Amino acid sequence: MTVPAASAVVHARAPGKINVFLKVGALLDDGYHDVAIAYQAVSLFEEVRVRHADDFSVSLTGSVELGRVPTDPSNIAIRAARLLARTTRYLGGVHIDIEKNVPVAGGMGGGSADAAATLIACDALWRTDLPREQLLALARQLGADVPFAITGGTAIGTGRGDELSPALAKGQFHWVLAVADFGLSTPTVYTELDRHRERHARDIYPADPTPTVDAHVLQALRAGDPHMLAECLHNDLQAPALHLEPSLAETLELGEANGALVGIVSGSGPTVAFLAADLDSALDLQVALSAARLKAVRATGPVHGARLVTD
Ligand SMILES: C[C@](O)(CO)[C@H](O)COP(=O)(O)OP(=O)(O)OC[C@H]1O[C@@H](n2ccc(N)nc2=O)[C@H](O)[C@@H]1O
Ligand SMILES: Nc1ncnc2c1ncn2[C@@H]1O[C@H](COP(=O)(O)OP(=O)(O)OP(=O)(O)O)[C@@H](O)[C@H]1O
Repeated sequence: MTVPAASAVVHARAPGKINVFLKVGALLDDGYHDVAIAYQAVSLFEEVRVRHADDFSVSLTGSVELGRVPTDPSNIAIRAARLLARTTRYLGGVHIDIEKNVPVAGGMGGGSADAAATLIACDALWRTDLPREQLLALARQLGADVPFAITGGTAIGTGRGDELSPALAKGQFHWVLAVADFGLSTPTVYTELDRHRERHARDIYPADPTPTVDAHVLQALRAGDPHMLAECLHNDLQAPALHLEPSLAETLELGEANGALVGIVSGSGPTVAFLAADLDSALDLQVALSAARLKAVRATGPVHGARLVTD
């Protein structure tokens, strides 16, 4: 590998994700829930460029609302860079420039993609060359969705969602994303689910003791068949997200009335992901949602995980 010059910029790109299946099991002692997830990486990418600096800093641009993203050391990209520096005993700093295209606090893993791209980019800039397994271990320390942002494609996540195994997928799925102009906090949505379960004596939303991904989902992904997948999309966090933000029900209805095979809240929301039969239906749906003054973005999946880009 060529040695990056002192003035070098290293560019890495990482994708957002949709949870095509998400079952939430028991609340564990560490505050996390046991989950079973089918992840699909989709073609909304975070572009991260890093260059040598004495300290750690971040700057932001992008196509999404940036107001809710911190630029202080709590930014997950800075946390990722610091973690890598600590682990490898690298003594310098880095400036991280992030072009954000994944909705913020939207349930699509935008911050996780920033963390994944930053790990890969700094590892190249600093020539620390960590083995992939070690990068994945650092990713796991940063957040449950971060390892998947590194691997990308289609994968099953268990445990906290960070124990990954690849899943076979054929073809390309077409999605239209209805992006809300507000965010939802992931822990708040999980807590709302716990409250739901307590309130309803666990009979309406019982916590599965050993959550697993439905075999029909794996079959639909393997077949590359959107009609089959539409039958089995599932998200246990959808009900609590709708409870916290009832307006999402109208968004779901609007998409389904305008040709979507089905709509689902992505992860902890509030982005609603509509699965379309093909590109033409996706374009029609995007027009219909835009006419209703919703921000509608098209994406396809699966796509690759975090990787370096040659500019
Ligand atoms: C909703 C999903 O995006 C689906 O992929 C993930 O489960 C959340 O992943 P994430 O945002 O990377 O989550 P983290 O940053 O690790 O955790 C944020 C908080 O979400 C809750 N959390 C997260 C993952 C999990 N399996 N159980 C949880 O209860 C916990 O309260 C945790 O403190
Ligand atoms: N680089 C970052 N990009 C976005 N948010 C960040 C970042 N660093 C820290 N944050 C904080 O994390 C919160 C969640 O951001 P993010 O966009 O990753 O949410 P999300 O997509 O809902 O996450 P997930 O789907 O992984 O649960 C934001 O509200 C913000 O306060």
